[in-house]
Amino acid sequence: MSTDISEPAPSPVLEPESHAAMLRIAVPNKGSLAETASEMLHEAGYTGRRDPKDLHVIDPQNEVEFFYLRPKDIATYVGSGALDVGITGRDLLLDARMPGAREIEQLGFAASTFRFAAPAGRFSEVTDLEGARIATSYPGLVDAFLDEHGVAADLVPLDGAVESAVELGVADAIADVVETGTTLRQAGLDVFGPVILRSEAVLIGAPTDAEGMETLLRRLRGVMVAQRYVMVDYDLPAELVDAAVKIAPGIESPTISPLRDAAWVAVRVMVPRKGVNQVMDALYAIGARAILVTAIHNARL
Ligand SMILES: Nc1ncnc2c1ncn2[C@@H]1O[C@H](COP(=O)(O)OP(=O)(O)OP(=O)(O)O)[C@@H](O)[C@H]1O
Ligand SMILES: O=P(O)(O)OC[C@H]1O[C@H](OP(=O)(O)OP(=O)(O)O)[C@H](O)[C@@H]1O
Ligand SMILES: [Mg+2]
Repeated sequence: MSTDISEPAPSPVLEPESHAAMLRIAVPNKGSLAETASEMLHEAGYTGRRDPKDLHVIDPQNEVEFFYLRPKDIATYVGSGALDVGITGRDLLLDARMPGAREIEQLGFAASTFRFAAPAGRFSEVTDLEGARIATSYPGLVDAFLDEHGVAADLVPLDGAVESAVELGVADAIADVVETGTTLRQAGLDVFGPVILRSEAVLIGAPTDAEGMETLLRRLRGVMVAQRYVMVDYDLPAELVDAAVKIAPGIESPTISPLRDAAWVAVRVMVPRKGVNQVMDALYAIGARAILVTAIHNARL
């Protein structure tokens, strides 16, 4: 057998001829969104990066390419058409003011509100901010909101830790992400005025869907269904089916199967994970027995 090292053997990996048709997906590389976004893509069957330093990963089996980018930059890449879709925060999408990028789907994690805050008693309405200095790392978002309310204020753009800006004297108020409110409390600030925005992680894309987008969307929806719902099985006297279906109607319609005892049926239904114990109690109370709850690992509805 020849051992000619100048002619490498052809690669056994069958890669598609061109990467041009692959869906190009922007994924947060750091920060609050990164871990859950990558977990969700993994649950959806995609092969992401193994090394946290990787910037670009190709998943030929699923015909997608991942680009790991700063969450703040993702709307710019997608809105300019450089990438097809991305995962980012709604607040970051709106802050980027890119008409070429739109929200496609809510992804159900990283929920927060975007609020004004200041030392107690200094401001109470958005109109009180006329002429004030407002520190924020979301100047596009805040500017649009103030414009909408006819308020002219001076924005002080900062990269992060904006809660310190008032104490340090560079601003009179701040506008920032609030999740638990702990950071504001520790900085001695109170929220005031209207909720500027309710945000969460979202899938964003161009105004018209790229090829392959539908598959990604269906897979991500499947992951969300698996997270939000459980499967409930129970046995029930047949005449009680209508009452039971009122308690747990399922997404489309429960599956009813006959049992050997013709007076009883077996019912299988998807129930929101949150509140499943109340549903079980209510089913038991009307006469359901052998009520079993199992996890759903994945779904296509
Ligand atoms: N404490 C939080 N809870 C929930 N979501 C958050 C929180 N902080 C930021 N987010 C969301 O995460 C996104 C911002 O992520 P990004 O990675 O840019 O900032 P970060 O998590 O503050 O990281 P960094 O350390 O780079 O500032 C926004 O959509 C924001 O709403
Ligand atoms: O309401 P809370 O639960 O306290 O969360 C909100 C805080 O979390 C984020 O800050 P992060 O820790 O990312 O630091 P940063 O401000 O430097 O981005 C955000 O900017 C707020 O400061
Ligand atoms: Mg931050």
